[in-house]
Amino acid sequence: MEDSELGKQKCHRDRHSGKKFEKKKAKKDAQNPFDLTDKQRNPKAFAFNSAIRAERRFRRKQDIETKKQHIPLVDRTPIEPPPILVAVVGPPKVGKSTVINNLIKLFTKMPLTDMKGPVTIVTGKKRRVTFIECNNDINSMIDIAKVADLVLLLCDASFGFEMEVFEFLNICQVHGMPRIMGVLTHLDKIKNSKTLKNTKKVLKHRFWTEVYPGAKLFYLSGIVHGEYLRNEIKNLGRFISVMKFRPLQWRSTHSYLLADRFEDLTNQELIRQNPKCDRNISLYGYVRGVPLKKEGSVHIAGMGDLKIHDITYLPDPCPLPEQIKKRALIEKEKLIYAPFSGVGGIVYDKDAVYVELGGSHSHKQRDEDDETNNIITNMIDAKETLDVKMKHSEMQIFSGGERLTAEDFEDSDDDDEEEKQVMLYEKKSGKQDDEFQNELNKLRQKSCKEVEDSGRIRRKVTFDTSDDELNSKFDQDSEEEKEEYIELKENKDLDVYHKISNVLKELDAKVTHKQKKEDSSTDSEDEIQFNAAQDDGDIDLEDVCDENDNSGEENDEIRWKDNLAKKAEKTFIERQSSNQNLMKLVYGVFSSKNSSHKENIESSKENEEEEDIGGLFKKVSKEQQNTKVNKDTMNLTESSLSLPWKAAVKDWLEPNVRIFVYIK
Ligand SMILES: Nc1nc2c(ncn2[C@@H]2O[C@H](COP(=O)(O)OP(=O)(O)OP(=O)(O)O)[C@@H](O)[C@H]2O)c(=O)[nH]1
Repeated sequence: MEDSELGKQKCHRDRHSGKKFEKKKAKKDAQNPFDLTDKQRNPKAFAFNSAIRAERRFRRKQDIETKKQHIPLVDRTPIEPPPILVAVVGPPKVGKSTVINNLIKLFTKMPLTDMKGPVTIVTGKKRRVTFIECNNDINSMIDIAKVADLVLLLCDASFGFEMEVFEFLNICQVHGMPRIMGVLTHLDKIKNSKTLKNTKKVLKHRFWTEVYPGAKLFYLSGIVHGEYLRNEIKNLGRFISVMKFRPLQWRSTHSYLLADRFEDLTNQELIRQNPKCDRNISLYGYVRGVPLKKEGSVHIAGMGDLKIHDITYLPDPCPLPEQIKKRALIEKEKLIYAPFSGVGGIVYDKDAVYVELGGSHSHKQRDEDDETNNIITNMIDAKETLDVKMKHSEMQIFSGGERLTAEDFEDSDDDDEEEKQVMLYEKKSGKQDDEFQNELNKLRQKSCKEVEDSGRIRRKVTFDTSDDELNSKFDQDSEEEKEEYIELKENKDLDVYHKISNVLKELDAKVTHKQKKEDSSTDSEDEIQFNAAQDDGDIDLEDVCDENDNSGEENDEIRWKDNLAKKAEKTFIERQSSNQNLMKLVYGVFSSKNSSHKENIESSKENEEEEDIGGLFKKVSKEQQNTKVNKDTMNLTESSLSLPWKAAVKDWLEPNVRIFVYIK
């Protein structure tokens, strides 16, 4: 009782004025060191130490910021934007329908059993998404590339990238690149965890090379009861529902729409008379880009340019929820609109249109006088279709005359002729395209490998990835991963070894042939030495080769690796010695023995005759040299009283010497 009374008491209200309030405020304002952040408490620790590094950091920050900046674009998207177009592209049987179905089930909690055409769903308070599966022909790819905002590029990881993926990417480059996300499926087919890891890595790098580095790639690791793992699909769905899109220039300046439903308005009588008559059709869809003008003509893919007769605004078949402040969508708001698949009011079939009446309760509320209800009742009551009725109806022009049925008018030659004409035209155009097709096939053969898989020819794309490229890929990977890669590549080593040994053999054959020739022409000791050095090398190489030849192929890999270091050392020394010989060949000296011999010859020649230098100048003769020495001694005696060593004592009485003591 007391508690309840206490509970009813008004809670204490904080003061907003007065002495006490002032006091409290002052206390609050005084900085409490424990309330401060680290940076506030110790600002020096966060100040930069190096001005250069700070400048670099600032530059880098600015660079990143400017990279993000784009030319400003006018955002023309209306307040309630049209659904985002998500195209699911990939080779056949890769899992496109499964992915779309799973995503639809994630957002709407309602699986779509028979999916046809585009499916629009509300994924959030401000976002609707239209999913469309792309067929595996070039025309569909071109059409889809024109309108898709986001592309889910599916790839069977157990097989690798197929040609369809790259064809689509090339088409996108022409039409304006939409956002692209890769999805790897069939990962459960790869049983070995190492191979799985490696495959993921290789495919990721290839995807980054083709799209852009860092492009998002999802892994759908397995399928359980026809559905991918819930968590993985949830992640994918979340990415799609929050992704931002940059408007493409062409699209933001033109209006375009993806028809999610169409109706043939042509008079049925005209079609009956001429099945190939001009038709009036109405197309339904969300207009994207700028507003569509009635006066202009539109281009329908595969049809050509056509005039617009009329444009009308219809209520949104899949509206966004009303703006109420709440976090998530309620079940009622998770709408789905897929007219071709039979969801969302109207169902289309080949020969009929079904109208959804809103469940069993709708019949009770029916108003008898309502015109639309009358039509529906008549339609429900009708036992036969119009065609069947027409078939069975008979017509009699004169009483008692023959009764005419619809079958009597059915056969007409005109249709056959038209069909023939079409056939001829098709044949002609086929011939014209033959050459082009051949060229295309040749090109395709170069870059892709055709593999037959479960009755279907799959075009697997092969890449000429060089070792450098692959190595660079693993630059940032751990050593362990590198080892894995090396393990994979080890098998290649044997081939390389065989190639090298073959080349060496050929070289040996050439060298020995040359040697024989030289042997016959000259018998000099030096050349014999040179050949001997080469022969030694030959023997060793042959030994290696013989070893290889004699042993079985299985043991090759192990044997050739034996004593690798020794062999390398030996070959290095041989190479060095042969190099020396070559150098000596250039300078004309092959060994110390030979060099001394040559020196002797030279000295003897010097004694015998004057040496020619360069053909133009001659060395000074001995006589001249002697006179020069004499002159020098003379000079010395003149310049000083001291006599040079070796010089003879002069006899002052001699007439020659007397000249020097002559006084004027
Ligand atoms: N094991 C395994 N099977 C998968 C995976 N993804 C799809 N499948 C199976 O592959 C088959 C083909 O899947 P679909 O979704 O019809 O493929 P699709 O690309 O729509 O095929 P098309 O419309 O013919 O081009 C189905 O039986 C799926 O169950 C996967 O990741 N692992």
